[in-house]
Amino acid sequence: MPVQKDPQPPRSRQLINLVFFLSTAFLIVNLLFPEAFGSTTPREPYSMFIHRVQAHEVIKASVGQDEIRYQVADANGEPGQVYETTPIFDLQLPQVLQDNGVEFAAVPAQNQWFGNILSWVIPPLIFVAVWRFFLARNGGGSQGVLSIGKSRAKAYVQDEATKTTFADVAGVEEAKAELVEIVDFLKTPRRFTQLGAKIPKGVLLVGPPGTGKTLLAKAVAGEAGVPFFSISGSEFVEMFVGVGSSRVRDLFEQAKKQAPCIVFIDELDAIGKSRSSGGFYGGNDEREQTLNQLLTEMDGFSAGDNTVIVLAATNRPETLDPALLRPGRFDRQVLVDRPDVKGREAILSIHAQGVKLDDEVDLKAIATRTPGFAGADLANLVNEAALLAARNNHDAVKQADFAEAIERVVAGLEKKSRVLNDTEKKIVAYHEVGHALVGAVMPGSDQVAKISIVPRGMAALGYTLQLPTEDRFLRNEAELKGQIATLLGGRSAEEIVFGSITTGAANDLQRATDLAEQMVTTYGMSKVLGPLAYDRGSQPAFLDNGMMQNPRRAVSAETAKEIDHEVKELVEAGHQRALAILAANRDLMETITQSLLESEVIEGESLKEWLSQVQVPDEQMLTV
Ligand SMILES: Nc1ncnc2c1ncn2[C@@H]1O[C@H](COP(=O)(O)OP(=O)(O)OP(=O)(O)O)[C@@H](O)[C@H]1O
Ligand SMILES: [Zn+2]
Repeated sequence: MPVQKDPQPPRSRQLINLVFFLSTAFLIVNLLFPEAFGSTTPREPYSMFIHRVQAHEVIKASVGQDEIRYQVADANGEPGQVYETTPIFDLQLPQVLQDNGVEFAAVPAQNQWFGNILSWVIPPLIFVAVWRFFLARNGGGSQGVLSIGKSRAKAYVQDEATKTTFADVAGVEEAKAELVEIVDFLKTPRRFTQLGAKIPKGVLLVGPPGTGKTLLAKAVAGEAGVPFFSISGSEFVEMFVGVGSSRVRDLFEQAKKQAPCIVFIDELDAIGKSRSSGGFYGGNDEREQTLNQLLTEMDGFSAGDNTVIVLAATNRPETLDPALLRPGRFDRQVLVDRPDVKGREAILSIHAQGVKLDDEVDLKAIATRTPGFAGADLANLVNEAALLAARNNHDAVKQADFAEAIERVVAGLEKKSRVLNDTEKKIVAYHEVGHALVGAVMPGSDQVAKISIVPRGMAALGYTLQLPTEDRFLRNEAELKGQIATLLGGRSAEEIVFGSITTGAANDLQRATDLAEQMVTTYGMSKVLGPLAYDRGSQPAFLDNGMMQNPRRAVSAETAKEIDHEVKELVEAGHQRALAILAANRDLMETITQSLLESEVIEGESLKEWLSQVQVPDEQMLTV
């Protein structure tokens, strides 16, 4: 962690000054004009006051226009408690007071008036002060309390930034490889601009929490030797209107002055949520303004000698406003995934550098036992182990300390995401290999690029990099059928290997069924039902413009039955194809699964090589 240096005047001291000044002023005013703040004198009803007067309890009274203060005698007849009451228009009052021996005087109106003014002016002043205080805490006010909305983006001084390099990040080799290019852009922009190439402005780092997105961004700045500004999207969420956008403006102003540099926006989804998902109440205006400002800034700066590259992190790319992903904005996405077993070992050894390890410690064995751990979990693990070693009075961290630490961290993680046991891991491995084998030969399945059994907490992460390409919009019937078979490949593998099936295939089945239903009711691909569009009992949908969607052809009970039958046929046919392909490649499935269980991830050339060996039992299967 680079020590961050705040180049701005110490904001906290100004705040303390402000608070001190205000409380002193408050005290003085309160002493001089107690009534300014609605004093703490107990109040009584007017009737009680008159009652006390008549009972000769009241010694003195000061009668004002809006208030009567009076002192009553205590048990010994000495002057005691003071009370207040609100007067009633009563011309007899002086007479009554006099008759009952009360010493009384009228309060000069001016004094009252001044007090009133103060009691009107002071509270709003205090309110404003408190408001500013919170603003400043939210990160405003870098140059004195009046500059609301200054960015809290921290500038990392150059030589401190360089402390973080790619060597500090492990297990995310592909992400690093893509970011090396960004480092080149920052170091020698000329080389690219001379040739007319446009330097990317925004890169989106997508991945689960704790996988090192922030660390990677810092490493890019460090490798390029440029300043690093960072800000978190969540800071904008509960802000006063207008502050978020002015903060974004200010951030980019600062960044441009220090260009070339990196601006890092963590939790981009907090500001970049899709504007259409705002809900009935129009969502969050402030967030929208902030998002618009961000878009404006990104469109505004031209990539040239003063390159500002914006890196942003999110673990929910699917929620982002599409405007953010357009060319010239975050048009590059880099996946920062949970590390595989080799990556985990590398991360462990980075973090183990800081602790004293016993010679017996086997980091590889620890890596094997920690599937699903993200970089941050592994860093945490090393620290836990060191703490346990200290508690157990070991002079170095032992393997047993790690074993105990793993249990603790896993217990914590299990609450957050799934960690698979060995049996589950085996089932998942066969299941995934099943998808891959069927997908490898089916028309219309996307090329299988990676099989992974590294558990993921977030179900949707897999589709992050699949930005739709033109050719995916149109599929023919054979391709759709191929997709259904591929979706069923996982479940079919489980059937063949274990003879039973698990709940893990539920999502696959849902998708396969949906696809089959669409083929029948929407695409008119069923011979029985013909090229008609059917609508099965769904509620009439309202379009964005408030118009009701054209109702589809209503479906009779009989037709509904036919549709069900057709859908079932399609899915079952896919199921049989998947079973046939897997049965014909039983040995290959075994080999790949064993290798997958060992390495957790198979991709690239070795995957291609394996999948090219898949046998098709009957060529006709591919064209039906
Ligand atoms: N790939 C990695 N290599 C080495 N250390 C890592 C890695 N990933 C995470 N760490 C450790 O975990 C810490 C937290 O990671 P970091 O904040 O970069 O994760 P993140 O992906 O930005 O998480 P979040 O999405 O929660 O912001 C890092 O400071 C580092 O110590
Ligand atoms: Zn599946």
